[in-house]
Amino acid sequence: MNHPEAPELMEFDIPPLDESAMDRARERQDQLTKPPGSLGRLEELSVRIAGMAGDPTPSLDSPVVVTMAADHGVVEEGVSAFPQSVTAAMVENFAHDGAGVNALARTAGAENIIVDIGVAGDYDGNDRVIRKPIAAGTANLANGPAMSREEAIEAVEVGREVVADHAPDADVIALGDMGIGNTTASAAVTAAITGADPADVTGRGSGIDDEGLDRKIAVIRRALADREVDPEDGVDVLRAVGGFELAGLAGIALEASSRRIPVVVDGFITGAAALSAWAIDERVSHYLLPSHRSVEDGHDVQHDALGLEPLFDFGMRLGEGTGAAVAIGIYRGACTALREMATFEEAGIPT
Ligand SMILES: O=C(O)c1ccc[n+]([C@@H]2O[C@H](COP(=O)([O-])O)[C@@H](O)[C@H]2O)c1
Ligand SMILES: Cc1cc2nc[nH]c2cc1C
Repeated sequence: MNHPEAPELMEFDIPPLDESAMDRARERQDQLTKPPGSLGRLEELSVRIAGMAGDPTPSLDSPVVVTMAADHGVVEEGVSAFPQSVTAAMVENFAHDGAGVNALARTAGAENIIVDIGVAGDYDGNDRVIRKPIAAGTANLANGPAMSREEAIEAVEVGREVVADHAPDADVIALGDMGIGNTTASAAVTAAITGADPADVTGRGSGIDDEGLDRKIAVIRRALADREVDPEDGVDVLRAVGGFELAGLAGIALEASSRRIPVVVDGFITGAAALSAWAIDERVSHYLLPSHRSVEDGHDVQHDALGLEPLFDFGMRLGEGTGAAVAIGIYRGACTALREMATFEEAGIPT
């Protein structure tokens, strides 16, 4: 669908994977001191990262985890097990390095950037929080669009700016989210883009009971029935049923891809952000790397649509970028093996 009157997003210039870097990486894998293929999936992952980076021996020495936080008007419908005030409280926790993502980003040797793109509550914060709020939470998507098209575009642009201003030298960016109510928006976005039935992509989020889950599915069904949503226009989907952090994270994925920076997807919310980015520019999918398989129903549907296969299934459902932070270590290992292992010739091992 065309939006002749509507404002448009600036285009992203996303290059294809570098085939020659991938060929050279593959050749090197076959010369390293191991039976061919014996590092399993790590080998192909290293080759893929070589293609993204345009470097036959990439290193992941400068990882960044971006955790974007925002609130959701739809919490009025009783779709979360926790109150909205937890979003602001967790931003305060992030700012003081006390959250799961802080611990796991630290473990991965990654910088952890915290962005407020629309938190409704108050927090003190400190220099750690980048404040770029679009508004104090989205509108309630049960009653009308979550945001205007202008706001959706502005939020994607915030993602672009965060990469340009705060992570231009990153060699991998992991996506993370925080926002009470955001699994409702993410399920609605996933259903809108993939065409899946809302019941198949809606889960318990941070822990809602059976009654709440039924309410959540009904809210999403009604929102998608009431609203005209163009599934091929990611900005339109974000406007109708999205969230500010979803839009901002989509902008990060698109901008990182334009700069040949691999993007690690975390759980269900960043999966919805990745799907939105894909519906804005499908070339982003070349630069997406999976992490874990979230407990949340619908993560598989997102992975299938994006052609991703999760690396591990640890029963995680925290969000924040925690699974993606764990995955950084695996991706770094894949690259370090490719880069630093001796070849048969160097080691003098007969073949
Ligand atoms: O990453 C996931 O797959 C995931 C699954 C369930 C819940 N979460 C986190 O829990 C919050 C949203 O849950 P809810 O129930 O309020 O929609 C939000 O802050 C997410 O980061 C995250
Ligand atoms: C405590 C808490 C921490 C979180 N981190 C991400 N989502 C969250 C939801 C809750 C409720």
